[in-house]
Amino acid sequence: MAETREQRILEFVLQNAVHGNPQSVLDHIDKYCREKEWAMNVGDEKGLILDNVLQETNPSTVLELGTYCGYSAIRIARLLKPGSLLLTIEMNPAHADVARQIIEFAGVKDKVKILQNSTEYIIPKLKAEHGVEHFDFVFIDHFGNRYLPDTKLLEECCVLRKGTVLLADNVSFPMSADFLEYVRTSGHYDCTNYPAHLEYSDKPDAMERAVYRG
Ligand SMILES: Oc1cc(-c2ccc(F)cc2)cc2cncnc12
Ligand SMILES: [Mg+2]
Repeated sequence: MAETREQRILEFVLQNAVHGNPQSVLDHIDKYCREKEWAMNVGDEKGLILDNVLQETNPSTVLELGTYCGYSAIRIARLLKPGSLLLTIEMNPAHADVARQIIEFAGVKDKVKILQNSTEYIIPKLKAEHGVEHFDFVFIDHFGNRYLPDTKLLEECCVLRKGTVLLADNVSFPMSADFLEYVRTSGHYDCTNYPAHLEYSDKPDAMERAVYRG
C-alpha cells in the first residue's frame, strides 16, 4: 500500500483510469475520494461551477494557487483553447510530484506548468521569470489565510487586468473571511457567490467569483 493518501490516489488513477483521457482521470479521482479516502480536490459539484465560470471567461492565461494532486489543473486544462497556458503554484513538493504524474497521465501536460514553491515567493517573479503579462483567470484554492495577502500581491505585481476573473474555493470557511470582505467592499471587484457543498460531503461550502475592475 502506497505511503501517503496522495500516492494512493495516484496509484488508483494509474491502475484504473484511461491514459490520455482527462475526464476519466477526474472521474476516477472523484470515485476514489468519495468511496475510499476523502481528499481536498475541488470535486465534481464545485468542479462544474469552475467549468462554467471558466468557459464563460474563455481565458488564454490562467493562474492556479494550490495544485494539490492536480485535479483542478486537469479540469481547467481540458477546457483551454489551443495555445493557452495554466501556471499552477504548489508549495508542497510531494503534492507537486503526484500532480505532475497525474497531469501527465491525463494528457494535458503541454498546457500546464507546475511551479513548486510558495505563492509569496513566486507571484513577484511571474512577469520577469515566467513571461507573464496578465492573467485572464485565477483559481484560488490554497490556504484560506493566504487568499487576501496573495490577492493583494497579484494586484501589486500588476498581473491582473480589467476583467480578470478570480474564482475562490472554500469561501464558506472563516479562514477566507478577510478575502471575502475585501473583494466585496474594496470597490475593485464585482462579486458573485455560488453556494455548493464541500467536496464529497453534504457540508455547506461556496465559491466566490470576483471580477477585477482595476
Ligand atoms: O477544498 C478544501 C477543503 C479543505 C478542508 C479540509 C478539512 C475540512 F474538514 C474541511 C475542508 C481544505 C482545503 C485546503 N486547500 C484547498 N482546498 C481545501
Ligand atoms: Mg478547496
